[in-house]
Amino acid sequence: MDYPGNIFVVAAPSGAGKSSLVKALMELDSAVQPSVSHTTRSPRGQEKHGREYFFASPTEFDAMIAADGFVEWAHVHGHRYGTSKKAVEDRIAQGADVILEIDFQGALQIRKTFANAVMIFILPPSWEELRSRLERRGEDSASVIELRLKNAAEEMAQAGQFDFVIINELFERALFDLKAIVHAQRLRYSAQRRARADTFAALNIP
Ligand SMILES: Nc1ncnc2c1ncn2[C@@H]1O[C@H](COP(=O)(O)OP(=O)(O)OP(=O)(O)O)[C@@H](O)[C@H]1O
Ligand SMILES: Nc1nc2c(ncn2[C@@H]2O[C@H](COP(=O)(O)O)[C@@H](O)[C@H]2O)c(=O)[nH]1
Repeated sequence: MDYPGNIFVVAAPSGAGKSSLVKALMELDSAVQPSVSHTTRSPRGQEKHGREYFFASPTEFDAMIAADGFVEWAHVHGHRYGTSKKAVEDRIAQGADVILEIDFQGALQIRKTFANAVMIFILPPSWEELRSRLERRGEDSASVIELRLKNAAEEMAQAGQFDFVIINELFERALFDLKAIVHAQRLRYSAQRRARADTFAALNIP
């Protein structure tokens, strides 16, 4: 199905900086809307229900799966996370650009459903820096940080399946790259629409 809005999928190992980059992008570009995921993990720090996540019990999450309410979902770092089908489809149907911050398993599910989704993978500049960002963020226990670093190796091995890879070393540079990808997709999309309109006009199709 061809929708008027774009889907941008941003995946990365935990701590690489995807939430920071996506937040900064949205501050600069109000046409990009976030997708708020559901998760069975508990809120941390200042997180608010409906802002960072919809925090769901395992039973509520099961009910959403049973109702076919997710466009993708996955087990990540010992919890479940998923993207609401309705929230994404309604918005792209209305012409909005939606950005999803999800793990690689979910990203690959999105690509199966939305072949035109733009897939972006964020890498940290080094293992040492990834560890130190998780530690500096100060929101996870030492054991959670170890689990996330352990999972990062498998996650980073998937980067080749994505359309774009951004190395988030200098934040402003990585943000520039992300903005450029979003801009390029919009240009490509409007060129495709123009070409289709020209073909329809040439063939006299209303
Ligand atoms: N380029 C950068 N240089 C230094 N620190 C950074 C950079 N980008 C992000 N950070 C910091 O690294 C930490 C992790 O970033 P962030 O929370 O955005 O990661 P994430 O990939 O969204 O992680 P998660 O998947 O666990 O939500 C934050 O404290 C953030 O401020
Ligand atoms: N497949 C999905 N993965 C998701 C979704 N939302 C977040 N995530 C991934 O979870 C990790 C951990 O997030 P945290 O908030 O606990 O640090 C994150 O790195 C994402 O990759 C989702 O809807 N689907």
